[in-house]
Amino acid sequence: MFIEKVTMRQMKMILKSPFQTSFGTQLEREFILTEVQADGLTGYGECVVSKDPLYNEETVGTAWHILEQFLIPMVLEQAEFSHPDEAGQLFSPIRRNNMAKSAIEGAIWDLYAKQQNLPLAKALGGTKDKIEVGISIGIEEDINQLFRNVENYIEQGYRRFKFKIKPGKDVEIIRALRSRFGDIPMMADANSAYTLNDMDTLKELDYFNLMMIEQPLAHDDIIDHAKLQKQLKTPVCLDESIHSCEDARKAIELGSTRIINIKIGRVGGLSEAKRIHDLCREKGVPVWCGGMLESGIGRAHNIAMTSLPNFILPGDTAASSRYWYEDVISPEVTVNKDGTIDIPLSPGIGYQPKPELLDKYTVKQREFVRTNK
Ligand SMILES: O=C(O)CCC(=O)C1=CC=C[C@@H](O)[C@@H]1C(=O)O
Ligand SMILES: [Mg+2]
Repeated sequence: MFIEKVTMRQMKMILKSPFQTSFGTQLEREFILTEVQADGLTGYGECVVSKDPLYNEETVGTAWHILEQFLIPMVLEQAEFSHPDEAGQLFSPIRRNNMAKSAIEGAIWDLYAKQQNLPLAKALGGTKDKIEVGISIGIEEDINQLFRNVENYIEQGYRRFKFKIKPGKDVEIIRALRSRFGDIPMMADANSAYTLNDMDTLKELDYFNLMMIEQPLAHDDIIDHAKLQKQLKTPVCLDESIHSCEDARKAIELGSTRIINIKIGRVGGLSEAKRIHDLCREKGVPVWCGGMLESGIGRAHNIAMTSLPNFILPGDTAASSRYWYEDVISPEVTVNKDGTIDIPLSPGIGYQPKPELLDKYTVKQREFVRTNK
């Protein structure tokens, strides 16, 4: 396929409620949506950056620059793509900037699946017709508000409950949740808020039968996580430390992790995410799909990826209504009462972007067309 046109939109959407993690509180999402066109079809992608470089080094500003100055020109100068894997190969000389890369690569995957008349899940090699989902619950100052949130999500059928923790809001919170809700499937995400000096606290968490402790130590570490994992029975799950299949291979070899949270944007796109999935399957390491408070476009890509067989743990792909008063897709993503999401059967991402809402939440946009035929 010759990509004929690329459109980039900087988006701004207000969250229904603040989302607090160990590194800050988000009240709104600023991110980028992409569209790639060829042969009368359009593929859609999402760049899951934030306004601030707190989760990783990328921001809306850096991604817009990398897309505008490098990635989109490369795609429009590129001869024919025969498979979306070639996008990652084309971008490989560009260092890092994975979220920017994944925004275009994901749109090319969607376009390719539409050209093959396949659901994106099937084009990726997915084997499921529905996926089990969990929910990520931000830090709440008021424990009773946290309890009300959990009751609400249990009622909605979610299969797993992820709680953000940070020093001072960890053991007592998890203890209170366990005594209130019993043995519901629970995990904690620290977003790198601890060091090996916090070993006593982390060992206390070991007594609550958590499914995993996600990214307890530094965002760029796999050495200290290996030392920590030797001290804990609770599996360590890595998120921020894993940017590629090579990172995953090294972390597994070192014993730094027993579970990996795969985020398409963090690893540079669906092709690399699939390689990490396949490696983990070969090594007996379960994976799940993390979230970045995506709009429905990114949510749709997460759903498709989670259809791959080694996504055996519920991920963070909640319903559109978890974060949005109105999502930019039709239908919105909904979760069945049994905590599952049905994999769409229509070609591509399986959800139709809503042009009037795309325009409503667009802060700025730019179009790029191929000049060399
Ligand atoms: O998208 C979701 O619902 C999950 C959001 C979530 O838990 C996270 C998003 C971005 C950074 C972190 O705060 C956290 C994570 O690390 O998984
Ligand atoms: Mg995380």
